[in-house]
Formats: sequence, C-alpha cells, structure tokens
Amino acid sequence: MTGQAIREFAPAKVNLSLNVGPLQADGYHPVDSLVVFADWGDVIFAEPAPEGLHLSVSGAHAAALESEAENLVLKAAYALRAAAGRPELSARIVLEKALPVAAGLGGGSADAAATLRALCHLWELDFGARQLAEIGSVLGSDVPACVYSRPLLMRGRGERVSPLLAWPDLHGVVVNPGVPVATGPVFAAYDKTEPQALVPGAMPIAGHGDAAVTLTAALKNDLQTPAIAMVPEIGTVLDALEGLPGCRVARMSGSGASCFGLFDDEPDARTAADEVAAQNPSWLVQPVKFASALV
Ligand SMILES: C[C@](O)(CO)[C@H](O)COP(=O)(O)OP(=O)(O)OC[C@H]1O[C@@H](n2ccc(N)nc2=O)[C@H](O)[C@@H]1O
Ligand SMILES: Nc1ncnc2c1ncn2[C@@H]1O[C@H](COP(=O)(O)OP(=O)(O)OP(=O)(O)O)[C@@H](O)[C@H]1O
Repeated sequence: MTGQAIREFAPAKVNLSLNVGPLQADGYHPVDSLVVFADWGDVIFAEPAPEGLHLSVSGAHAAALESEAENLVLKAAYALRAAAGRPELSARIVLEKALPVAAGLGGGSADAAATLRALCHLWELDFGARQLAEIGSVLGSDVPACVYSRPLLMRGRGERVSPLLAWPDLHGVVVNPGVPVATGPVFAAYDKTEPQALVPGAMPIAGHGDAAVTLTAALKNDLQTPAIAMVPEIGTVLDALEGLPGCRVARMSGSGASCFGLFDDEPDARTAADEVAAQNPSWLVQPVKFASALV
C-alpha cells in the first residue's frame, strides 16, 4: 500500500440482545436487537489502481476465507460501483483479517461496510451513511448496522437501524471456542422451537455504564438455546464467563459461537480475560471496549 491508501476499521459487532420473530415469506426473520461494536476488528486499506478491483487478504484468520471472488469485500466494491453507475472505477484493496470467520461477530458484514466507507472516500462519491447502508443491505443483514458501527437498535431483517445517542462505553470480554457456526441453520433450529410474534422493544436509554449493564442483563438472545443444542461448546463458554469474578452479564452474540461477558471496568475485564484464557488455552479470548467513536 502507498501513502495514498485509505484505512477503514471494521469493528466486531456484538448483539447485546437479540429477539427473533417467526420466519417470513422472504426466508428471513424479523429481529429486534441492541447492537454494539468493539475496539477489536479487521482493517481495510484501499488505494488507487490503474484498472479493475483487486483484493488481497492477510492476517490471523485469512486462511479461513474462501476464494477472493466470494469475499464480501469485493462484493461490496462491485455493489458500490454499480450504485454509482461508474463501472470504470478501480481500486486495490487489502483486508487484514483479525476476526474469526462465522463467529457471530459480523466479520464479513464489517468488512463489507468498511469497504463501502473506504471506496466512497477513495472515489469521492456523494453517498451518506444511509445510502451506504441501503447499498450494503443486500450483501448481508448485518451490513447496515456495520456501516454505522456505533451502538444502535437493529430491526426488520437488519435493514432498519437507529443509532443510540446516549449509550455509554462498556467493558467486556469476547470469547470464541473455535467452532465455526453458519447463521442459517441456527435460525432454522430456532424455527422448531415455536417462535413468538416479535414485540418491538422500547428505545433503551442508559446514560451511564451501570444502568446499561443492568438493562442488558434483563434482555436475552433468542438464538442462544438452539445454538447451544447444536454446539455444546457455547454452553461451556457461557459457564466459564458466568463463573468469573465481576461478570455482570454473559450471553451469546448473533448466531454464535462467540459469547461476551460485561464487567464494571477495564481492569476487571482484563483480569477476567487473563483468567479464562489461562484455563482454556484453545479459545480465542479478547478483552474489549464497546465504544461509540470507532469509525
Ligand atoms: C444473527 C445476526 O448476526 C444478528 O445480528 C443477523 O441477523 C445475521 O446477519 P448475517 O450473518 O449478515 O445474515 P445473512 O447473511 O443476511 O443471512 C444468512 C442467513 O440467516 C438467516 N437470517 C438472517 C437474518 C435474519 N434477520 N433472518 C434470517 O433468517 C437466513 O436464513 C439467511 O439466509
Ligand atoms: N470478508 C469476509 N469475512 C468473513 N467472512 C466472509 C467474508 N467474505 C465472505 N465471507 C463468508 O461469510 C460467511 C459468514 O462469515 P462472518 O464471519 O461474517 O460470520 P458471522 O460472524 O457469523 O456473521 P453474523 O454475526 O453476521 O451472522 C462465511 O461463510 C464466510 O466464508
């Protein structure tokens, strides 16, 4: 990459809560989810190229990805070019893949959203966040949320996002047991559990961390029980998090297998992360801050 490269952070998405309604005719489920983003994620670099769209992938989890043509980064680049009506636009893109793949952290969606932001800048296109979210919504249900990458409510099948203006920073630990989980089969397993009609949640208001953690503790993830039935390691991770001193909430994110624990402050979260990592050396354990000013 040259000095002209645009850098965009692609933070991990965590669903603090996830209510899921019954399967709709379009093959998707209505959701109501309180979503936050971590100071941990992938990075996208984009720079000018003489012609075409080119991607190279590096980083700890690069090997888990399929062909470059299937990568959501290139799909996002093509979608943006089409939306702009400018097929001649070109770029060289590098993805540094730090997030585990198929982990419930929205990594592919985060990469797609970061690509939209980076190329919009590189190509000097006049699209705002709302338009980028709309362009990205066909690539994945989590892409609109990832375009904003700040605390928000996600509704519809993921395409309706409402950023939360007064949600505080929170400290936590994200743990992934190393078992990839495909999203579709977890929703399908949920369908066998007689889903209830979705009751829209109220707009959460929590000006300080303690109120936000208390509010989060009262919520749930409807996919957690079916996911644990499919992947028992998720239950083991939740038991480990719940047993840590100072853990106020332990829950699965998205369709799993990643889970998070919330703690009162950063030192508590770091101590807990060290302890769970020491006891489970094969797990990916990451202390994080869920923050608003990430992208
Ligand atoms: C579980 C969440 O991560 C929560 O944020 C999202 O709802 C899923 O987001 P995603 O991974 O971007 O999902 P997509 O790639 O759009 O969809 C994968 C599959 O999950 C199922 N799916 C996804 C989203 C949704 N609201 N209802 C669904 O039933 C569908 O079977 C779909 O074919
Ligand atoms: N850049 C990318 N990063 C991750 N996965 C990608 C990417 N491009 C394509 N994919 C494909 O997308 C699928 C989902 O991967 P991802 O890591 O986004 O899952 P996830 O974290 O479970 O997502 P979600 O939380 O949105 O359900 C995988 O099968 C993967 O091969």
